[in-house]
Amino acid sequence: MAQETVVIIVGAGPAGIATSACLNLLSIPNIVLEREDCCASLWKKRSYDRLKLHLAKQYCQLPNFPFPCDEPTFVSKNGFIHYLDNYVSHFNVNPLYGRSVESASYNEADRKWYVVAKFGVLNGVDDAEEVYVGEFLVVATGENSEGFVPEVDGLGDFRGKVLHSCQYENGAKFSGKDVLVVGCGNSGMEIAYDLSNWDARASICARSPVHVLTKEMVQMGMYLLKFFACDIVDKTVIFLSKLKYGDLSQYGLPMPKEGPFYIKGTTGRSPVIDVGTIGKIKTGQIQIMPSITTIDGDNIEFASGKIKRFDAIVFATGYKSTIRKWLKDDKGDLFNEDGMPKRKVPNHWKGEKGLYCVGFAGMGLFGISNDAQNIAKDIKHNFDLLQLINPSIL
Ligand SMILES: Cc1cc2nc3c(=O)[nH]c(=O)nc-3n(C[C@H](O)[C@H](O)[C@H](O)COP(=O)(O)OP(=O)(O)OC[C@H]3O[C@@H](n4cnc5c(N)ncnc54)[C@H](O)[C@@H]3O)c2cc1C
Ligand SMILES: NC(=O)C1=CN([C@@H]2O[C@H](COP(=O)(O)OP(=O)(O)OC[C@H]3O[C@@H](n4cnc5c(N)ncnc54)[C@H](OP(=O)(O)O)[C@@H]3O)[C@@H](O)[C@H]2O)C=CC1
Ligand SMILES: O=C(O)C(=O)Cc1c[nH]c2ccccc12
Repeated sequence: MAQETVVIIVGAGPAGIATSACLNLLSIPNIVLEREDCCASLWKKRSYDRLKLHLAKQYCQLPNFPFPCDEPTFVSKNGFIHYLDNYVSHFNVNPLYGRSVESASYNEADRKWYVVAKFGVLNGVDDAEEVYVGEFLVVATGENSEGFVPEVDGLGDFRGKVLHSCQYENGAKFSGKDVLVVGCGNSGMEIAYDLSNWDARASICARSPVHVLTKEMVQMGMYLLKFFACDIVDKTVIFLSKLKYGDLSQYGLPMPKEGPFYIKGTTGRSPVIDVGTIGKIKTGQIQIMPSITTIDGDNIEFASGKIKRFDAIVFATGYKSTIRKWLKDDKGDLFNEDGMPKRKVPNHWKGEKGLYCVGFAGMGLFGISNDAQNIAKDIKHNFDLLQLINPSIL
């Protein structure tokens, strides 16, 4: 038997629960389907212990629910998890857990979305399926749905431990070991710092230029963007970054040509927000390496020709969207082959036939909050029209 509702939301991360909360406030029936046994699984199960929000709390709150005044400006991982748990109770968001969505297709005959979810996963019955039917489908599975590990020659035969950054908790297991962190985004830079604090010898493999800022510079930049053009703000924070860190290209970390806020706005790539890694790079406690060419046993060869032995590799090489695996009828071509929106912000969140996506603007929690409110408003408008045509609709 299929379960009928008006809106089906796939994913109970911040994006899914924010959208459900906004719909609840408008009294629009909705169901949230989540593959894990909890909401915000990225934060509860797939992020390292020392994680803190990089942006000040006013940029990380979900709609209609400010952080308490006594919460510090930069909220800890546990503080954020607590906030999200309060959010779901406050807005009566009740995700259906253990529902891994396998397919979603649009039926032209009744103009509804049919979503199939496996639901026995948590009970060890992995072939049980349920069907959910609704007028609207909101994709909230996130930009970070699955860890991305690149193909590297010889990786399959590497003798040491290999993990993705979403499996890294802390450096306790790596004390006294040589660990290579691949990727110099925010995860890679912070994990290398953490490893070093746990007495591991960490190296970072950096293949592209990066902007390095402090969280205060980013906070100031976010504020200035309200009054000044992006290039002025970029020039200001680059000036401050150079003043604080000097020229990092001598350590293997050159700066990109475009500014940090321009890059964030056009590609979604965040600047690195330094948590102390740069200090350790300057003192030689953390080494920067170029790209890997091959792995042979436990020896890793780099583009510079240098060969070094490692006990473990942490791939902090980012994430990929998994929408393409299950979304069958993207009629208006909302998503590209990588499962990311085709249209540029701010027109990225709405597709055809009642299809929406929340949390794909490359703007973190701030973008999620905007998307969720826009989507709920748009669904309300369309739902009111549907009710005029068919008053017996749910
Ligand atoms: C380590 C890390 C730190 C970050 N820190 C910040 C920060 O400080 N500030 C900021 O603004 N942004 C930050 N971000 C960006 C981050 O993407 C958002 O903060 C946020 O968690 C994204 O929310 P989301 O709901 O879109 O996706 P997610 O949190 O990934 O939630 C998606 C949910 O969908 C579920 N799901 C996926 N596929 C299926 C399926 N087929 N069926 C059912 N359920 C499914 C997943 O289990 C998951 O629970 C960070 C990201 C990472 C990786
Ligand atoms: N406290 C916080 O708020 C934190 C926030 N985050 C956020 O989470 C999101 C994900 O961050 P993160 O996990 O760092 O992922 P990112 O996608 O931001 O970074 C991935 C890194 O891996 C590199 N990379 C990818 N493939 C290869 C390869 N084959 N060889 C070498 N390097 C490679 C990329 O280089 P290239 O640029 O060349 O592709 C890039 O440096 C970001 O938005 C980030 O800001 C993450 C951690 C903490
Ligand atoms: O941490 C992230 O990945 C974010 O997307 C948060 C974010 C939104 N806008 C920004 C501008 C500069 C740095 C981080 C962010």
